[in-house]
Amino acid sequence: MRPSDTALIDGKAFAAGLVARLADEVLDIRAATGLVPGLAVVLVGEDPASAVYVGAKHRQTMAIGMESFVHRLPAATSQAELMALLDRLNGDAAVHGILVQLPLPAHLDAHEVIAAIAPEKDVDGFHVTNAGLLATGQDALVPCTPLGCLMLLRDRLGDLAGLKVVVIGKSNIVGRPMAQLLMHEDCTVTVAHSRTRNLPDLCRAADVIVVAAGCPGLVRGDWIRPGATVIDVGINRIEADGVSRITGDVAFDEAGHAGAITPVPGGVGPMTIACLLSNTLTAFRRRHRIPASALAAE
Ligand SMILES: NC(=O)C1=CN([C@@H]2O[C@H](COP(=O)(O)OP(=O)(O)OC[C@H]3O[C@@H](n4cnc5c(N)ncnc54)[C@H](OP(=O)(O)O)[C@@H]3O)[C@@H](O)[C@H]2O)C=CC1
Ligand SMILES: Nc1nc(=O)c2c([nH]1)NC[C@@H]1CN(c3ccc(C(=O)N[C@@H](CCC(=O)O)C(=O)O)cc3)C=[N+]21
Repeated sequence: MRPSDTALIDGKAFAAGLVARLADEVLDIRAATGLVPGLAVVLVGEDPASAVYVGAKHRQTMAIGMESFVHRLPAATSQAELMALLDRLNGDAAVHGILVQLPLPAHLDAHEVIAAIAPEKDVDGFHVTNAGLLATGQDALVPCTPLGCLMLLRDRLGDLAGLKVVVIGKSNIVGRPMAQLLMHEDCTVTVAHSRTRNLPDLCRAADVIVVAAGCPGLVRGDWIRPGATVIDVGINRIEADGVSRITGDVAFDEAGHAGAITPVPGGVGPMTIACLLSNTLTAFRRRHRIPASALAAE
C-alpha cells in the first residue's frame, strides 16, 4: 500500500518556505548594508547529473538576491590548478561560501581539496574543522542534507529526545553528520552500513529510519514499524521503458503504514539546496558580524 497524502512529508513545500524567508532576509540586509552574500560553486568535469545540480544551485542563489559565481573546469584540471582556484576564492571578499561539487574526477584528491577550503566559507560543512565542531557540539557549518533532514523531522515530530533512530549509511556527507545531529537532539542513534547484521530487525525497533545508502528499494515495508517516520535520502536514477526517473532507497509502495515519509523526488533533495543557501547566509552573517534575525533563529 502506498502512503496516504497525510503521511507525506512535503520537503519541496518546506524548502520553498525556507527559501522565501531567506530571500526576505537577503533583501533586508542589502537594503541596510549594501552588502550582497556570494556563493561560489566549482564543477570539475562534465558529469551530467552534477551539471544539473550546479545549474539548480546557480538559479536558486540568484533568485534570492545572492551573487552566484560558477566555475566550470575541464575534467583534466590538475590538483594544483584546483588548489590555486580555491586559494583565490578563499581570499575573495565577495565570496562567502564555497562548494566543490562531488564526486570529483578520480585523479583528484577530494580530502585535500576540501581541506583547502577556508572553514568559515565551507558551506557544505565537509572540512574537518566543521566536522570536528559538529562532533563536539560546537557552532559549525552543518552539512546541508542532514541539516535538511533534521528540519523535516523537527517540523513533523517536535521534540526528538528519547526517540530510537536508525541511520543507514555512514558517509562523511550524510550518515555520519546525521548521526551527530540526532545525538545532539538526545535521540538514541544506531548507525548501520553494508556490514550491519540483521538490518531489518534493527529497523523494526526504530521510531525513525533515515536511509542514505544509494540502494533503490533497500528498506522494505515490513522493516517499518506501523506509525514510524521514514526519511529517504537516496537519489537513484532508474531507466525504465526508455525514460529516466529518480527513486529513493525505500520501497515506497510498501510503506503505507508509515506514520510519515519523505517522497523522492520532492522530499529531502529540495531541502539540501535550501540549506546550502541558508549556510551561505550564515557564513555571510558571521563574516560581517550581522546577528541572525528572529526568523532565522527558528
Ligand atoms: N537528497 C540529497 O540531497 C542527497 C542525496 N544523496 C543520496 O544519498 C545516498 C547516499 O549518499 P552518500 O552518503 O554520498 O553515499 P556513499 O556511497 O558514500 O555511502 C553509502 C552508505 O550506505 C551504506 N550502504 C550501502 N549499501 C547498503 C546496504 N545494502 N545496506 C546497508 N548499508 C548500505 C554504505 O555502507 P559501507 O560504509 O559499509 O560501504 C555507506 O555507509 C545516495 O543515493 C545519494 O545519491 C546524497 C547527498 C545528497
Ligand atoms: N559538494 C557537494 N555538495 C552536495 O550537497 C552534493 C554534492 N556535492 N554532490 C551531489 C549530492 C546530491 N545532492 C542533491 C542536491 C539536490 C537534489 C534535489 O534537489 N533533488 C530533487 C530533484 C531531483 C531530480 O529531479 O533530479 C528532489 O529530490 O526532489 C538532490 C541531490 C547534493 N549533493
